[in-house]
Amino acid sequence: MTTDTSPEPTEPTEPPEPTEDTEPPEDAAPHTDGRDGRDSRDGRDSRDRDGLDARLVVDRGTFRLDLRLSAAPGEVLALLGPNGAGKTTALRALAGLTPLTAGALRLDGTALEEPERRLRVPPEDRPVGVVFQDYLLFPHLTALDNVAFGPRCQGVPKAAARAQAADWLDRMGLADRAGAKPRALSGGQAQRVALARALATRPRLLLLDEPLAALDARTRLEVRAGLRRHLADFQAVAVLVTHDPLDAMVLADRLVVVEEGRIVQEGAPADISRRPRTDYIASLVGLNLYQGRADGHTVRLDGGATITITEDLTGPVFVAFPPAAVTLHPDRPDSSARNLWRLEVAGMESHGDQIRVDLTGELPLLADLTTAAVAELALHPGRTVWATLKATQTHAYPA
Ligand SMILES: Nc1ncnc2c1ncn2[C@@H]1O[C@H](COP(=O)(O)OP(=O)(O)OP(=O)(O)O)[C@@H](O)[C@H]1O
Repeated sequence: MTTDTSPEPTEPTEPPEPTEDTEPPEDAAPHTDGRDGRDSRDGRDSRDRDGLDARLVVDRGTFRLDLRLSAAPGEVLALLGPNGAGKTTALRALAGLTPLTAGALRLDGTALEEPERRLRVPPEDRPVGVVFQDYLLFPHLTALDNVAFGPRCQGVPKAAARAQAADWLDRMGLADRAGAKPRALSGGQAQRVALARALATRPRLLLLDEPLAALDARTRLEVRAGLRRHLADFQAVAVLVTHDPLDAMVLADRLVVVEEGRIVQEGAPADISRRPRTDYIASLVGLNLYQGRADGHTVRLDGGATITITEDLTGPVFVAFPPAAVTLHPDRPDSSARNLWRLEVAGMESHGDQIRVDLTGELPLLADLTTAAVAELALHPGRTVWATLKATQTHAYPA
């Protein structure tokens, strides 16, 4: 997701430009929570279910986002996708920072936006909390006042807002940092203050934009675990946007994979990693993925290669297998393996403590080898090798 979270000029602004005396107006409108606020009279329909129910259509030049998103209260969705897929646009549309071109956005049965009816609740009146990638804390306010800002904007008197903020900081394990200004906070602490600030408004929809991207690897591990706990306690819908499959798998109940503005796959993390349906997802979860036609235990790919599988299937299928399941041989092996292909090394790169070898030929594939195996095989780009794969290492499923 891009770091540009600034709204277009025509749109209402998210946290106001910090100034020395940033302070919400005393007469700030009370927040409507979508159940008993003024929105509920014109938007609520008893047939509607709680949670998020949206079709987000946004045109930006030649790009069109068109996603259907729904989630029950307590559910955490992760929007995952390559650069330019439309994740930021979707998050901004949910926050009300980018208007919908068409579709509808409903939260707990209340319509927040419906272009066809010219209905659009401004962002500041939506029960939505946002944690931005770079947190956007007010630099001149203490952690406590940053968190108290939201309740103050909702009309909570100063002392009560500060008491609520202190309570949130306490829950985040930051009671002793309440008086610190953002520049004195570590990355992990700033992330927790930003989360507390979003939660302090008691949102019915929590949006998190690459919540861990600004952190170094070690802090990330710690903060990821903390965030997971807070999201598990959160009773409303949370939507996070990330590039990082690990963040998505750890934090979300359901992944929504977006490519070119559309959902290409959604489901529980385990299902998606077991049954990827696009090359992007397969590479994300580290699998070789092919599409072909099955006839019993044989799958014939479009390019002519065949793969032997253990499942008994008929018709269009996907076949996936991990790079670590591939064995390479310098010469044609005297092997009983049905899956045997003559391939050429196209490239190699480190992958954790293994070397990932990119092979082209009859069945282009990735193979993970130890450094010792790469040395023993004297692998180098252009080298011809034979690859074997046991049928039991493949996983085939209907396309
Ligand atoms: N203000 C804009 N005007 C026109 N097109 C835009 C604008 N902002 C984004 N786009 C286009 O919309 C598409 C989706 O962009 P978006 O930032 O939502 O993707 P993303 O999935 O968040 O990508 P990344 O992970 O790189 O941030 C891209 O093709 C982008 O070029």
